[in-house]
Amino acid sequence: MLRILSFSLRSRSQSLSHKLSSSYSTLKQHNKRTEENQSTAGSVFSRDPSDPPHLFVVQPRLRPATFLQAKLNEALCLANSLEEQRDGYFDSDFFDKDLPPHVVVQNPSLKSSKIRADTYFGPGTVENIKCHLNALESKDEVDAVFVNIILSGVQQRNLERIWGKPVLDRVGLIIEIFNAHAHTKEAKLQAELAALMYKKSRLVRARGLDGRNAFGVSGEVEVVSARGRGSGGRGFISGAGETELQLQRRRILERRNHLLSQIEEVRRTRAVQRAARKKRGGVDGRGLATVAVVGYTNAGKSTLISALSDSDLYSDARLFATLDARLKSVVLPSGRKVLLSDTVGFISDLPVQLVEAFHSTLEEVLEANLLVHVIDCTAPNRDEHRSTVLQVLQQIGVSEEKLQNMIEVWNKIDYEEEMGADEYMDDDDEDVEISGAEDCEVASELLDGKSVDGSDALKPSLGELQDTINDEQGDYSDGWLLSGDDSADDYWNTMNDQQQAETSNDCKVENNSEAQPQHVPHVKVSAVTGVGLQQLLELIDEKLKVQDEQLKSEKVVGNNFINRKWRPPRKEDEEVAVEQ
Ligand SMILES: Nc1nc2c(ncn2[C@@H]2O[C@H](COP(=O)(O)OP(=O)(O)OP(=O)(O)O)[C@@H](O)[C@H]2O)c(=O)[nH]1
Ligand SMILES: [Mg+2]
Repeated sequence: MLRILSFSLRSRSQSLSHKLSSSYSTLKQHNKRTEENQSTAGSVFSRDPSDPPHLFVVQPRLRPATFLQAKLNEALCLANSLEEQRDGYFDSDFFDKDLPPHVVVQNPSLKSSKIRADTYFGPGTVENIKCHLNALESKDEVDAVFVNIILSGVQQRNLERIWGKPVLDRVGLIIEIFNAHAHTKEAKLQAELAALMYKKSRLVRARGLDGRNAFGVSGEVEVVSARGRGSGGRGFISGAGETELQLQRRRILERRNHLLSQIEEVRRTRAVQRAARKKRGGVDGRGLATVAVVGYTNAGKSTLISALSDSDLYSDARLFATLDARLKSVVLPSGRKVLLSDTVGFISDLPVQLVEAFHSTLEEVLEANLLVHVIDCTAPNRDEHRSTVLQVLQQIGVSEEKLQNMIEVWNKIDYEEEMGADEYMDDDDEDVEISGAEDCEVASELLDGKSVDGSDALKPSLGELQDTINDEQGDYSDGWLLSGDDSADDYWNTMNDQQQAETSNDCKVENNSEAQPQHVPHVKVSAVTGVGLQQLLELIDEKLKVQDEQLKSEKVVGNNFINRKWRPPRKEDEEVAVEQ
């Protein structure tokens, strides 16, 4: 198991090729935010590409350990993906980056009754995190805290007050990443719309320290704008003005309407282009077929399309490297030319605001003749990735027929080959601990010598993390809070069972009477080495051919139906009917 995890990390670190300088040397204050970046994308961070925001990652504990490992990996990659581009490229190489400081804490959702409405975590966990932040504060190393769960607006605001830092939950961070990575007009519009909708859902009013209604990160007293005042009438009718909350809502709605109208324009242009493509491109009057390549973020979609079409789409180990739909043409083995469409990757708990905002991009998926679902076979939780993608596809309205016809591709097979397939597929429940972080001194004092683990004010590089995985480590959670409850295991086992049940419906299963049903890909490929690509092209060819034949036969049936024209019953017919 240790080997599997270290391999998984290594695979990721290898895949992130390039160079990055970023050494967390210069650290910014979160209050660098300006009016400008607030109004353009709702970001609380500096947009300086050479100085990306530094996040402290809080990962609630999960079971089994492999699942925790996968979620923590993802959280760390998300935190390191928040980086502004310069001319469509990042200043730094992703895997040269240090791991963000992080801690694994007690997960109150394992016992739903323990989730606190005000702070999500219990007071001990909140204090533990604060102590880690204090330790980092002396080094001025943290711009914001990323909590890898979904928080309510009130929880977020309260945690911000206690920790004295901006807090991003999973949805907030993903939206920040989209805003940072968007560089085409369309992507920028969509990302800003998502950010606005998220911001609107976060507008909360809280009580200030003096007991008065307060608003804003620092809890400033509610402001009243002049709007609504003196708008006619007398007494009450004249209006008491607009509260800060109402003012913010109104501004958001105004901006939203403006963005929606611009997005609608882009959408119309896309529809016209699509229609023209369909008419023009194909042979035998068939029109040019489009094959949409979909999948979890970082699965290798862009790399695969580049390899198939001999082009050079931007690919990167940062999550959400691609935000716009791109089309590349490829000639299939039969000589037929088709378009491959690259699009935005999915992720579990994909913010609904994003799905809605990115509808015009996702329309390429809806309109495609065929879907190719790319799965990173090195991901320990690839089944979860798989079901997430299926869920999003259903959510955006892809037909059941299209889902059934979808080609499932396992990518990055070069890792699997390197390691040995059997070993790789092995997935047991053995506990695996990652960094044996040094105890937070402050916490140890506060908690009277009880051990505090999780990591750490240290920031090992990904390579170092891989080494530490291989070491024997102590408990990885903030164990003094963890009651070692078995229900946690049961909870996640049930979750896993549910996920399996959900996903097994749609997938191709191996009919092995003894073994559990397993997902079997249609084809295994390596976008990097080129293994399996020819087979994939043949499969696409074959599926499109079958579709064409189906369409043809449907047309024939349709034509027959139309040819059988209605005519008024003749007299002879009526007589025959009466005699019978
Ligand atoms: N070793 C190996 N690495 C791969 C393979 N395919 C992709 N990668 C790497 O995986 C990382 C992600 O690849 P992308 O093509 O950007 O993935 P994507 O699915 O387009 O990701 P998003 O656009 O972020 O959704 C990159 O660092 C690639 O070099 C593969 O077959 N083998
Ligand atoms: Mg991509």
